[in-house]
Amino acid sequence: MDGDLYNAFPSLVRWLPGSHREVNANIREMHTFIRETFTKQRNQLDVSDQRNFIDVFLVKQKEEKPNPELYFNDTNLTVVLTDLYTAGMESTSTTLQWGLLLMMKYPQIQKNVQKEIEKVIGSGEPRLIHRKEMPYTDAVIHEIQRFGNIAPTSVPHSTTQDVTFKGFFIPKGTQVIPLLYSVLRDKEHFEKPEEFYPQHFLDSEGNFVKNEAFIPFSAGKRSCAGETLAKMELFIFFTTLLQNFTFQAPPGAKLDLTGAAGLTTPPLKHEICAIPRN
Ligand code: HEM
Repeated sequence: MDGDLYNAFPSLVRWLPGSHREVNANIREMHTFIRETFTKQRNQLDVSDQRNFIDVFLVKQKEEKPNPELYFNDTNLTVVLTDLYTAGMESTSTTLQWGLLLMMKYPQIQKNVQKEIEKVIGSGEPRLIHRKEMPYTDAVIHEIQRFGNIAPTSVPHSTTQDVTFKGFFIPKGTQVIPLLYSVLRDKEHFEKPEEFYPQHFLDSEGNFVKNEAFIPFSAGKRSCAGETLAKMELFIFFTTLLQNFTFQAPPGAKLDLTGAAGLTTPPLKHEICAIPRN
């Protein structure tokens, strides 16, 4: 693809902010950074001490010789790392931005989360094992993802064969854009779909309940490859932030919950006051 995201994914990036030229310049810059990073690692490669994904890939590349252009070539490494970087960084950080905005907007919910943190974690380091003892926080994080709706149109797919779905005939090769948004805001599954309402994921006794319409990571064989990692990151980052700070809007500031345009859907820009808790 050589840096031309528009040509590679025309439907995916048609609504990206910034001009065609700016977006491609950003992608080229990212590719340069990635190539510099793995070239440096290649020079230091120690097969018996593989430090990360890049090292494992480079070892496979060595093994693949004398046919180095088959799979484990530099172009594939660049593209895979670009995928992991964009899919993994932007999505999680955008979700956390929604989390902070929603905590500023609903200070009582923020207090409830902080109470649960105090009860279960105290001043220790938040760990994943705490999550099952923290149904309220878990429900709030799920609701941040549902309400934040950061990938409303997921990623375009296309049919590999003729399909009839709910009475509609979709010929082979048709591009399909799944609207996750329509499921995440489905009133059949969520009592107050347009509101931020953590009770969507709690029963009357405060236990966490799953909801089959919770699909921010999409569904099926090609759903998000990083779902487990993302859930882990969201829990650890969110609890650590709220353990250490209370988030407030500056006096007089209006908090707007409209989503902005982007590769994912971030909140609009807001100023945040992070008040240390101790
Ligand atoms: C809150 C965080 C995240 C959300 C909401 C999210 C959401 C999604 C969605 C909606 C898709 C498209 C699925 C489809 O094509 O049907 C996707 C794909 C993908 N995600 Fe995530 N993601 C998140 C975090 C991550 C992380 C942390 C990683 C890994 C570092 C990751 C790696 C991927 C990859 C590799 C794919 C492509 C999977 C494929 O095409 O088979 N994601 N993600």
